[in-house]
Parts: sequence; C-alpha cells; structure tokens
Amino acid sequence: MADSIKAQEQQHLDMVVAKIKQAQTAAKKRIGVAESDEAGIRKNFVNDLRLKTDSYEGIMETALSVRQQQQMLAERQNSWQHATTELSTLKRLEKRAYFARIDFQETPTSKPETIYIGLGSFSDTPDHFLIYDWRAPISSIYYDGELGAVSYQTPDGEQTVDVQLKRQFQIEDGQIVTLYDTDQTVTDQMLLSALSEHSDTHMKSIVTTIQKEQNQIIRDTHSDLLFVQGAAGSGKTAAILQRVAYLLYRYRGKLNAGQVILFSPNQLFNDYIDQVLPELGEHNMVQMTYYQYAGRRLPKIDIETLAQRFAETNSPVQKRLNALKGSLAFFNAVTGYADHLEQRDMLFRNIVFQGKVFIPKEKIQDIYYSFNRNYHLGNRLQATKEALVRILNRRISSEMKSKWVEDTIQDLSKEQLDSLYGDHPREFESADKEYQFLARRVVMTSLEPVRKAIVRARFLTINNQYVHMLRQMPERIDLAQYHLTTAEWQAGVDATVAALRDHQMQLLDTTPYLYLYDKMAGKSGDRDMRYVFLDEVQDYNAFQLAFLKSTFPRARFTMLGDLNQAIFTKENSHTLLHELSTMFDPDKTRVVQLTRSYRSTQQVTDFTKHILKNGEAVTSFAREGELPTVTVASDETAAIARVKAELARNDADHETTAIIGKDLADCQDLTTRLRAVGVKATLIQSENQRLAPGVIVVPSFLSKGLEFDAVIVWEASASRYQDDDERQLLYTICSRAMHRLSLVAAGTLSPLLDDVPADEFTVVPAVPVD
Ligand SMILES: Nc1ncnc2c1ncn2[C@@H]1O[C@H](COP(=O)(O)OP(=O)(O)OP(=O)(O)O)[C@@H](O)[C@H]1O
Repeated sequence: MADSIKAQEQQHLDMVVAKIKQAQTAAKKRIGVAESDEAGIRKNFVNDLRLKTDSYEGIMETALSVRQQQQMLAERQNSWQHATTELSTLKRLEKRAYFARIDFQETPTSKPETIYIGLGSFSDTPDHFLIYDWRAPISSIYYDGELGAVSYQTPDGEQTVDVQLKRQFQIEDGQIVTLYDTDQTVTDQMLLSALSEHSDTHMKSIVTTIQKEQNQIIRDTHSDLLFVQGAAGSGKTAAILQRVAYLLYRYRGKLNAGQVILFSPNQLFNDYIDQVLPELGEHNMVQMTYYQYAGRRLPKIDIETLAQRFAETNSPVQKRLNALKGSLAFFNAVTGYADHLEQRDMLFRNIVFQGKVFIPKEKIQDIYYSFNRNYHLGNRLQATKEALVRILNRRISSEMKSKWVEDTIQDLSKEQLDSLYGDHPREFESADKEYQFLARRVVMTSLEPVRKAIVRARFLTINNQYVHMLRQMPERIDLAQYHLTTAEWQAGVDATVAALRDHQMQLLDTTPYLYLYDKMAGKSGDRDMRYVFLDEVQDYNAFQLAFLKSTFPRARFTMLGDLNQAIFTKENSHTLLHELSTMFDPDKTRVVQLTRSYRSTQQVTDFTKHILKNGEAVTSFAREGELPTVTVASDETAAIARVKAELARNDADHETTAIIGKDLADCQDLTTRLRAVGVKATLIQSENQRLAPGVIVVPSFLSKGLEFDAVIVWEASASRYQDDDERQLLYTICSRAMHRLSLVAAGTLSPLLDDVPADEFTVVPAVPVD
C-alpha cells in the first residue's frame, strides 16, 4: 500500500491519540475531584449532622440528614466509578485506538461517512465519535459483509449501506505497523497472524478477527436457545466470551455481569479464560462447573468427582440405568411424582426436643394435607411451617411450668443470668413476674433449635423421599423401553441407598435429587439470571438441561458443544439434540454449526479427524505446520526417552508443551519417571489446581477446552485406547494441539489410529536407550 496512505492514517491516528490523552487528563481530574469531595463529605459528616433525638420529629430530621449525606456520598462514588472506568478504557485505546476503518454511504446521494472501530467508543464531543465500539450496531458491517451493499441490525430495524472501503490496521503503542485494504470480511492474512501466536496460560480476545459465523452467535438477541455445534477449535469458547461482552454492552444498565452464568467443563478452564472479559473492559460473569454448583447446594454430600466419574467402568446394566436417569422421560416422571405429593406420600420426620418427640410426624402430616387442593407444594409447606410455629408458641407457655425450667433457673450462673436479662431493665413488680420473665427466656432459648428446624423445614426428609420416589419409579416409567427389569432397577436403587448412607452420591443422582428437593420446597428458581451459557454441552444429559431450564426460568440459553468430544456421555450425545428440541420453542431456537477449526494447523486437524468414525464435519483453516509424529517404542523406558527428546525440541522452538495421559495414575507415573531422567514437569492432578507455565502433565478429562502449542499423547497404545467408545476421548486429546502433535506408545499402537492415512504423519523411531 502506498506509503502516503500509511502516512495519512498515522496522522489521523496521532490526532485521535492526542484527543485520547486530553480526555485522560480530564478523567483524572474528575477522579481527583470526586475523591476530594468524598473525603470532604466524610470529614464533615459529623459536623453537618443535625443530631436531634429528644422528639419524634427530631429523630425523623436526623434520619433525613443522614440520608442526604449518604446520597451525596453515593453520587460522588458514582462519578468516581464512572471516571475510573472511562480512564481505563482510554488507557487501552491510547495503545491501540482501533483496528479497522469502514467507508460507506447510507444512500447514493448521502454524504460518504468514515468510521473507525476499536475496543471501546470514544468521542470528543457528545455526537462526534472518533472510535466506535466493536459492539455498536454499525460495527457489525466489519464482521458480516464484504464491499457493496451490507445490512446490519439497529435497534430500530434493519439498515442497508453501501460499503466502499474496508481497511484493517495493526497498531502497536500508537504506531501503525501494517494496514491493508480488503474486500473480505476479515482477511486470512490478519487471521493467520493472530493464529500464529504462541499459546499461553490465558486465552486472548478475538475481537479483531471475529468470523462471520461467529458474529452470528455473538450478536444473537432473539433466541431462547442458541445451540452451537462446533468442531474442536472452531472458536465456540472464544465466541461466547465475546458474546457476553456484547450482551453487557447491548443491554448496558439493564443487565449486569452477575446475571450471566457460565457453566464450564472444569476449574482449570475457568482460569484459562478469566482474562478475556476484563481485557475487553467488562466484568467476568459468574463462572462455575456443574459439579461446583451441585456441591454448593449439597454441602453434606460427597458428590462423585470428575476423576472418579472418569474412572468408572459401567456394566451394561449400569449404562442403561444411566440412560434412564439422564433422560427427559425421567425428568417428567420426577415432575409427576412431585405433583402427586400434593395429594399424598410426602414423608415427614418427628420434630424432637430434648431427646423426646416434640411434634410427631403424623401430626405434621395431618397439618400438611389439611389445606385444600388449591395449595401447591410451595404454599402448602409455608402454611405448614406457620401452623407449626403457632404450636411452638403455645408450647412456650406450658413448657414454662415444667420442672426442668425451674431447675435451669436455679442453676444459672451470673453470666448466664446477665445474658438472659439482655437489655431488659432488672426491676420487676414482683419476684413472680421476674421468674416468669426468666422462664420465658429460658424456654425460648432452648426451643430455638426447634424453631430453626421448623423454619428450615427439617421435618421434611429429602433422602427418604428420594428413595421412595426411586422405588416407585417402575409405576411411572416403562423400564422395558430402557431394556431394564424391575429387579435391575431396584438393585440400582439399593446401590444409591447404600451410597446415601455414607453421604455419597453419583453425579447422575444429584440432579434428580436437587430437582425433587426444589419441588418439595416449592422453589420457583432463580428469576434474576438472564443468560445461561453451557460449554461442552455434550457432557450433560437431558435431565440436567431440563433442570437448569427450570432453575433459571427467565434465562436465555446458549449451549455450545462438539458431539465429537462427548467423553462422559459418549453414545448418548446424539439423542441429546433431539431431546433439546422438545424443550424449547422451535421458533426461538437457533442451531449454528461451526465447522472450521482455527486452533490447529491443517496437518493436526487432518490427522485428528481420522480418529473419528462418522464424525461431524471438520475443515481446517489453511495454516501449514509439521506432520504429527507417531512413535512406537518397545518398552516404557524407550518411550520416556522419546518424550524427553520431543520436549527438548519443543523447548528449543519455544513451544509450550502439555503431555496428556489417559488417567491420573498414568500421569502420576509419567511425572515420576520424567523426574528420574531429569525432566521437570508440573502434574495437574485436580481441577482446582492452577495452570502453570512450563511443561505440564495433565489427565485427559482435565484437558477439555484447553489448548497448547504442542501436545504429546502419552501412551497412545492399544492398552489404553482400544474400544470404539474411546475414539471421542482420543480425538479430544489430540485436538488440544495448536502446532505440534506427537503420539508415543509403548508396545502396540492404538487400533483407533488405523484409519489415519500413512502420509498424514511421520513415524519417528524410539531413541535407543543404553
Ligand atoms: N475468529 C478468530 N480469530 C482468531 N482466533 C480465533 C478465532 N476463532 C477462534 N480462534 C482461536 O482458536 C482457538 C480455539 O478456539 P476455542 O477454544 O474457542 O475453540 P472451541 O470451539 O471452544 O474448542 P474445543 O471445543 O476444542 O475446546 C483459540 O485459540 C481461539 O483464540
């Protein structure tokens, strides 16, 4: 491109940067003013306060004056917050003001317009935008269209413009490094340079190179369910993070980051992505794994961990039980059972006081079912609690006359007496009045646990109720459809009961258990949550999805998954799509498919896709790299030597490496062996660990969603990956590699690699070990 254009653009950039700097000075000034105003208000708070407490009007006046001061403080804090946010945006813009320019005309006769697009908006006067935020409606034309007529959505409907120029910039520290004009959406050149960067322990934002299909996901505001099926590395995760940023911008003032929740595959992944939104100037959304969510709600139960779940080898019967318990039919059956509890079968527990039955369960049951048919589970429970509290109150008077109360009062120490009197004046009309006062306090204090038990509905018994429900299930669900006999089902229930006795539970049981509990307690869900994102949705079952939908009744759902990577649900993942389609209104459901993989080089993508049989479509973005390597060593010592050599090569080329083993035991063993030959590597044992720089060894089930420059698959042998249902797992592992992929096996190579054509990998012999 002509140097004169670059010079002109640099001049424009210098002008914008100068204005950004002026704006920074102004923002700093406002921060200073707000800070000193706030300090002033705090200092004079006491002086300015008109304390009058001798009359009712005086108290009112004092309260008003406190309120006024608080309001003034809040205003200052608000303006401080505002100026601080603005300053941080301006600082980011100063370095890289924008990344694109678009010239367009709204109609053939209207004035040509030029806009620049960057990470945030910037205007020097209220209506004069020098930079448009990438999320502004008009910015969409940068991502969506080529030159010529391009339409974009505005809050008032669709608008079409004639785009005459698209220019992309790479700017570093206020200097234009390169610029190019293009007629494409985002040039391959720009994408290529973004993708050639080395990975690090944190994901980066993709704002400058968002692809057209990704933009559809990011800007969707219509769907109740947005389902994205995307190949490994197709940018699903990247797209949802930009989507969150987009939604927070689009609904600024109405939506905050606390109303958006992302269920992620593991804690490591949370760590990996947690910089993206702050880099875009937004707060992070609520992020947790489903396991954490369930665990938080069931603090007294040990829920099966990811590692345990992964290590499970399920018998054919167990697989069929799993299919049933994860189905939508089971969800509907639990709903039916809960509805039936409105008429009968709710189980209760005695309320106990001092080791004796205080209110018997039969009495509670009578009360519970005494309300008429219009009462549902929620208000029935509430009304029961109120009735029980009334009983409790009546019992206070009778209990005051008991012998134990008299004994207690006689034995009270001075401290205990002081605490019973509290703020109450110590003068009483008579000794009897004083005794009555103390007796009431004694009874109320000791009955407090009873009151709590009532208020917290401890008279319900979720464990028993859950088991009761499971026992009854054969009446509600056709076991034959799942190829199960009643005996097999009941044996499954026995196993659940045994686990519950030890306060343990399979992840598979936690959701029906929570759902039943919510129904019994009449909970109507978290109505504040507006957007729910589920990453790696193929690892959820239909029950969990239906439960999340009922837990967040007002939320819109974005689900992202790759049916090729179902490492927990395996063959059930394809039925999931079908079950989902029955849960949401088809008019408000949108399915988007992303088939292009951006993560890996063409060679890695081609190799990995041969691992799948009947896999979903995957194409690679044309980025060249080395062929993957395969090494079959005669024994583990030789295999370790090969790993060591490959690590040395990666290190020399500054490629960060993850060695991915099948399970934790393999990874522990490998780490020890590597240490013995002088190689330092961090073993990631649990999902709560942090990602570390340098070589890491990670078990397959924790590598989900992550990516690394180079991946070494440890023990790609027949002893580890043999069955067809392990194809998706091996695929997931291999698809973590961006530039280099090496597979090392001791003994025989996994037969799952048989379909990879011989010219798509290099055979590297194991290094001879002396
Ligand atoms: N438009 C884009 N511009 C630049 N980089 C991109 C783009 N889309 C995706 N990438 C990069 O490709 C890599 C893979 O993206 P991401 O992790 O979002 O894929 P994914 O679909 O979630 O993969 P998986 O299902 O395998 O975990 C990331 O490094 C991401 O930054």
